[in-house]
Amino acid sequence: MSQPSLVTKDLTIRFGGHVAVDRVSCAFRPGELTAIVGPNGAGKTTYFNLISGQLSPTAGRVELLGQDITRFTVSARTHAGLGRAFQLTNLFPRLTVLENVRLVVQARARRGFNLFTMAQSHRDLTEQAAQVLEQVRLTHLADQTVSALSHGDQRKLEVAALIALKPKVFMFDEPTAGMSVEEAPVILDLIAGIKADPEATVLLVEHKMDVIRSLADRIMVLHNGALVADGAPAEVMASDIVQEAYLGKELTDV
Ligand SMILES: Nc1ncnc2c1ncn2[C@@H]1O[C@H](COP(=O)(O)OP(=O)(O)OP(=O)(O)O)[C@@H](O)[C@H]1O
Repeated sequence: MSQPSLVTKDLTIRFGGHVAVDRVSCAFRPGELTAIVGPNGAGKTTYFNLISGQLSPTAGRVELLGQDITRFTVSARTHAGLGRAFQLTNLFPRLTVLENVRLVVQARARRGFNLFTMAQSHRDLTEQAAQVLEQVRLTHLADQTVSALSHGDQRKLEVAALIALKPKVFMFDEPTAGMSVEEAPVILDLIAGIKADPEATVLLVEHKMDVIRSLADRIMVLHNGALVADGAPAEVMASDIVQEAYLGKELTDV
């Protein structure tokens, strides 16, 4: 079995007297897509926020590629190889689709504006950004400003930005939320494409059962902030604790 790329150890956060994430220890490996499920309020998004750095834990730690990143800022975590798709917040609405992706490629390449190489670099970066747009089938919208895109295309662009970032660990929080029946499969195909890379570790918070069935190699279940089940999808979904936690209601069959 490969070395874990991401590890949480006894990760805990309290808000006042409420323990939102309760000593969650888990290891995530390359080539594996883990769906994180649980009833509303179980702590899934809070667990994600602790991993990506939006929140600091009360106790416990987060390790990325063997390095303790518990006290890293969000951007230091991104630089270290953690990529989280956000709902629209990391796109520049007045820039074009291509410009948005090029900015990510540029940030990754960390290229300065050396006068001698600028023209060449610019061409390289644009070329790389165009390749990513082709991958997510957004080439025809390359020159559109982001604010003019449909909701579904903006979500696709977020995935494009994440692919351009080339992280080791990809995090998706309900990636098809608010998307139409026609749009959702495109995003799921893109995630399936990312998952096909044996070096990519993918974490997915998801409620929709069909999405979990089609993508997850493994399911971890949070309930009242604690990890109550973790394993192969069939085994986890059949377990008593999951049946009880959900009362058959929360995972939506669509
Ligand atoms: N900043 C905060 N301050 C106080 N309580 C919070 C804060 N963030 C989350 N919580 C609480 O922590 C618990 C876990 O919330 P969280 O949003 O992580 O659940 P979730 O599993 O993602 O739920 P959902 O499926 O509804 O998105 C909830 O009881 C929530 O009210």
